[in-house]
Amino acid sequence: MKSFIKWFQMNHGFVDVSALDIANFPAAEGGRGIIAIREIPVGHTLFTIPRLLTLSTRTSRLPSIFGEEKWKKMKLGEGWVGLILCMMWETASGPSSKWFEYLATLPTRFDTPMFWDEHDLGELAGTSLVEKLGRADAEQSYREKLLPAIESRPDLFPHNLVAAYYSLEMYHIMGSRILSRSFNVERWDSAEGEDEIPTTNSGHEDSMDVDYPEGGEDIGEPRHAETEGDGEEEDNVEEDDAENDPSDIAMVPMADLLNARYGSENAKLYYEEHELKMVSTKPIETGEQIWNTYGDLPNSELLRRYGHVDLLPLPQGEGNPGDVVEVRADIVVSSIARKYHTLSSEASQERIDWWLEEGGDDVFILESDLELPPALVSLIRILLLPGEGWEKIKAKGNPPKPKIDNEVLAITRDVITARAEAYPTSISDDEKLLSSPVTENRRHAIVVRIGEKKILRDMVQQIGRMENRLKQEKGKSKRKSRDDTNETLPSKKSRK
Ligand SMILES: C[S@@+](CC[C@H](N)C(=O)[O-])C[C@H]1O[C@@H](n2cnc3c(N)ncnc32)[C@H](O)[C@@H]1O
Repeated sequence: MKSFIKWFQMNHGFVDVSALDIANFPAAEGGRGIIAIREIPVGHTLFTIPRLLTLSTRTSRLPSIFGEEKWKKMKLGEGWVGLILCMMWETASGPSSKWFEYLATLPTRFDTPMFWDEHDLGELAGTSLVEKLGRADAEQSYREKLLPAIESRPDLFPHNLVAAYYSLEMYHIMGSRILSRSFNVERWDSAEGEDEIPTTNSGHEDSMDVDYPEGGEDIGEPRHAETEGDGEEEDNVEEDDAENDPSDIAMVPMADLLNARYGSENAKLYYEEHELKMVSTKPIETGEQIWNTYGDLPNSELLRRYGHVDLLPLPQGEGNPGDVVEVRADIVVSSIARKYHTLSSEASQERIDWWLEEGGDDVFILESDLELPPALVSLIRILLLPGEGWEKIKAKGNPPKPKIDNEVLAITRDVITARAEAYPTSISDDEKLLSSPVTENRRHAIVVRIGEKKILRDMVQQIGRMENRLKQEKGKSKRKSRDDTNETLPSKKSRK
């Protein structure tokens, strides 16, 4: 890493070498990361990166050499494919690339499920992770956008370099580097930014957060901009353009050396006109790791994007408090159909179509706070409405209020039970597996699915508690109305 630091400093990057160093932590703490070598107060600038040293389609020379018009025409300005091509070209350029020393520090091997074999992927059955890998979309982007671009300019991408630098495997590697390390670096907007420039800790909150958009080429949310931009979310790209400009996705040398852990963030990236600043947001002790966390994600997302999971001590064992379970609306529809047989499939389809047109969700997120998502309750109520009630709701154009009653709770329990059946193993099976020697991929998959199943289990218990509460409230209001009636009797008597 010495030549990297030298390169960084020579290119006008600043790093406070009196306060921090690059160090190797245990794998569970992220492996290579940055350590405090003395006490660091809040608001201390740890390092700054000139904007010109970030690597993006804005800073690489490739788009202008290729021709901006042609770049657009060949759809290289959509999703992550353009940045992937820039990274490939810069790598193939060797020492003549401005980022040669930086590129040499980037990983070539990933533990993310994108690289798992079928057997390991099978361990994720039941989780929503598999559908989000977007491998097929990524490969389509490679074939339909990247390869034609390369073939159109053999002067820039010589045939003899294709196998080494422009292969599908390299495409996935570059995509995964973007997914796990990129940041969203918007153009400088002086009006918005001036006040926020940090001597302390104000500033853009969304530092380091990018993402392989669901499945790929989306532009999502970098700290790690979700990318592999391989195309998965291409369909949304136009819609998202106003907010998510692919040229904002940038590799940020030095900042991407910071590891992440749930609830541990002690440094944040702030954006200034000419540079980005990593600033401490908490006092940091000597020997402590400097963390820049990606928004306390659930383990499924940590695994998909970064290849690791977070386990913290919780009241009932270990887990990630940010875990979630996704429940698709079709489970709600089929659970109701199984229970009541009242709506024909056309009638229920009509209601679903209306719900979606009104902007309703087709996936509901259950979290560890065990709240019933109001949208889930509304959808259940829509599907339970008698014909007349449905016509009224349609005419009003508003979904019903998310009022929870016994019927809603009973259906929610069915929905959760049906959702839990998607996992081939039980929590106790998984706990047994975890106490035996398993491969790292398998361990990660088990941790993800156990976390999700515990939310479902706890949710069923929560429904039981809610049912009891409703019963008690009903009992109370019955007693109250009896008491009220009794109270009125004497007056009646007195009238006599
Ligand atoms: C932004 S990079 C951080 C630097 C990285 N460790 C390196 O050596 O270049 C993010 C990657 O670091 C690893 N990582 C970060 N936080 C971690 C954690 N809490 N546990 C395990 N791995 C972690 C993951 O491989 C992730 O994809």
